[in-house]
Formats: sequence, C-alpha cells, structure tokens
Amino acid sequence: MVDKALGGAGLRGQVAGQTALCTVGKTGSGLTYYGYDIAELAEKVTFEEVAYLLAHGELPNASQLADYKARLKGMRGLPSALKDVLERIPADAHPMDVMRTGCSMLGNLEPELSFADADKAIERMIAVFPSILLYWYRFSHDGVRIETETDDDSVGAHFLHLLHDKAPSELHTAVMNTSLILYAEHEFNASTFTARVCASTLSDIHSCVTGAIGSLRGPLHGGANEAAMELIEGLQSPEHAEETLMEMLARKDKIMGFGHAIYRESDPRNNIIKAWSEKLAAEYGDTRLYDVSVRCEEVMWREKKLFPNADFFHASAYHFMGIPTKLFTPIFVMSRVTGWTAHVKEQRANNRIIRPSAEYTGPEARPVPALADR
Ligand SMILES: CC(=O)SCCNC(=O)CCNC(=O)[C@H](O)C(C)(C)COP(=O)(O)OP(=O)(O)OC[C@H]1O[C@@H](n2cnc3c(N)ncnc32)[C@H](O)[C@@H]1OP(=O)(O)O
Ligand SMILES: O=C([O-])CC(=O)C(=O)O
Repeated sequence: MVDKALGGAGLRGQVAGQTALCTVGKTGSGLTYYGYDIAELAEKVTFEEVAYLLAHGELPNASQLADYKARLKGMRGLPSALKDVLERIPADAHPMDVMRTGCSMLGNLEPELSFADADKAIERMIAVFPSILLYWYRFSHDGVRIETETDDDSVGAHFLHLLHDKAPSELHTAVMNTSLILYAEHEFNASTFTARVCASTLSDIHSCVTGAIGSLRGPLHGGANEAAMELIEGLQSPEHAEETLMEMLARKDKIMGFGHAIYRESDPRNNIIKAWSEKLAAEYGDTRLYDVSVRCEEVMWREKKLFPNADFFHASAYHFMGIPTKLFTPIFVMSRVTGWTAHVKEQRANNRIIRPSAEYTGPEARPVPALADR
C-alpha cells in the first residue's frame, strides 16, 4: 500500500511490516507506545518503566519495577577486555563510533547464544551503554579511569553522574528521564528498520543494535541534534537567528532539527522537550540559546511550514545541562536501544527474511567484452 501524498521514494508511505509497539502520526501528530500517549508517559512514569513496557508489553507493577531497576543497577560494570578496547579509541573519535564499537565488543564478550537470552542481553545493553560511552570519554578527555558502578537510581542519573563526577540535581535527573522516554521508540524509523532487517536474517541482537547505531549516526536521523546545536550556538540573538535562517533558506540549505518523514504538522515530542529547555534556560541564567531556538521555530513555520522535530530543542536542553555536543546522539542510543531491541523481539516472533525487490534501471543484457576490447 502506498500513501500517494507522501510519494514512494525512500519507501515513504509503504507499509513494510506490522508492529504492536508504537503508532507515529496516527491522528496527524500523535505518538503512542503500546497504546500509551507520549505526553502522559513523559508526565507520569520513569524511563525504566518505559523500557520495561517496550520489553514486555505492559507497564511494570511496583515489585516488577523494583526488580528491574535492581537488575539494571547491577549490570553497569565493564568487563576489563572492553575497557582495554575503549582505552585504545582516540579522543577525536566520534562517540557514535565508540558506541558502535562498544556494542560490538560486548557482543564478542557476552554473546547472545540463544534467543532465549535476549532479555538478559537487552537489560545489559540498557545498563552498560552509559558506562561504555563515559568510560571512553573520561579516559580519553580527562585521563581518568572512572568507576562505572554508581548507585544512581536511574539510567539518566547514572549518565550525568559519570559525566560530571557528581550526582545530578533533581531538575537534571527529571529532564534526562523525559528525554530518554521521548527518544525510546518510533516505529519503522531508519535505525529501527536497520535492526529489523538484521533480525530478520536470524542474526544475534548485538549485530542488530550495532547496525542500528550506524544508521542513527547520520545527520538526517539521530545526528540532527548535534547539527542543530552547531547551528544555534552561532546565533547571537533572535534577530541574528532570523537573518541567518533566511539566508540559509535562500541558499536551500537544510536546517537540521526541522521536518519529519511522517509527521506533517508537528512532532509531539517537541513541545515536551521545549518546555524543559525553557526551564533549564532559566536555571542556567542565560536564555540566548532558548530564545534563538524559539525564533528559528517561528521562521521555519512562517517560511516553510516546517516544525521542530524531537532533536531541535534537545540541543539547547542538553547544552544547559553541561553535556558536550558530541555526546548528544549517543544519549539517543542509550534510549532507543529499548525500541530497537523490542522490534528485534517482535520481528523474531513472526519472522520472514526482509528482502524487497528492486526496479532495475541498468543496461540491457549484454556480452562481456574481452579485456583488450574495453
Ligand atoms: C529523531 C529524528 O530522526 S527526526 C529527523 C531528524 N533529521 C533532521 O532534522 C534533518 C533535517 N530534516 C530532514 O532532512 C527531513 O525533514 C527528513 C530527513 C527528516 C525527512 O525527509 P523527507 O521525508 O524527505 O522530507 P519531506 O518529504 O517532508 O520534505 C519536503 C520538502 O521540505 C524540504 N525540507 C524538509 N526538511 C527540511 C529542512 N530541515 N530544512 C529545509 N528544507 C527541508 C525538503 O527538502 C523537501 O523539499 P523539496 O520538495 O523541494 O525537495
Ligand atoms: O521516525 C523517524 O523517521 C525519525 C524519528 O523521529 C525517530 O526515529 O525518532
């Protein structure tokens, strides 16, 4: 089935499989995980509850949640062979490459030997991804070998603690919690589809996630939050934002953090992270990045009817929490691993190898000329 309004390139509008996990843009702008609206999840639950929901199809009760969090807490340590590998990755490597390598190495050290091990492997990845990222980051940038086994209550707090060497404030913990919920799952986006294609060959879960990390890295997908930061940090005032964007649009430049393949009017994640960014700006005491972002939003809607996607206000929000720009997309990995792996399990449960057909556009059939005749 092809949705004519969207056009067919990039498989746009084509139904490529079924999922019970998530709806994207079903009512024009909505987003639900297993039927729960994203705004309600962001307001009422923790990222760990969402991670559990995606893994098991239902929100946990109190004792399931306590057990789940205790298991995650107990899985934050890094095997020494993984530390060795991380220590060899240079400081100027892209952190998404570090995540890709870290995930792949974990798959060597702790392979998923049977699909029955999937849940354990998934929990391990959720727990250890912040450790992988920040062990490398702190070793290569600060020359310290950090202890990754903290007592923090959540994945978001664990991440901020390892980054800043101190337990985060309540505000920052809450923002990380929301951010991880917003990024957790999004139907058949490019990285998730990568994971599902890999899963459809009956490959192991670390291969699925490693491939997905590679797809998320690009600036048209997860990499847009870093690209958005590069744009807004150069904008000195709302007036400067207006001028710069008008010039960029005249040159037909792409403005990263705007537009979406499925949503047509708005991304339901935007208002949620935008509100947190505004709060963080006030706490930070310098609202420039928030103010210029708001002007970018106004200009893009006025000129192109394009709206900020999940990535745009994440840039200022992360910056206000002291997170270096190059760590933005890896945070997306720390969250989306929950969605990717839920899709891997769903694919496995009802699998047929994903193998579409191509429309041939090459030359007519022809004989191979001898080497001397070419
Ligand atoms: C969490 C996420 O992954 S969200 C996506 C993050 N990515 C970005 O923010 C990158 C910037 N945005 C984009 O490149 C695109 O909007 C995508 C990749 C997200 C979606 O791509 P598509 O589905 O092809 O976009 P769509 O069909 O809506 O584009 C319509 C028109 O708007 C233009 N357009 C879309 N986004 C933008 C943008 N950010 N800046 C300028 N123009 C844009 C397209 O070039 C296209 O113009 P054309 O018809 O003259 O070629
Ligand atoms: O759905 C998409 O194409 C991209 C996106 O917003 C996401 O993966 O969160």
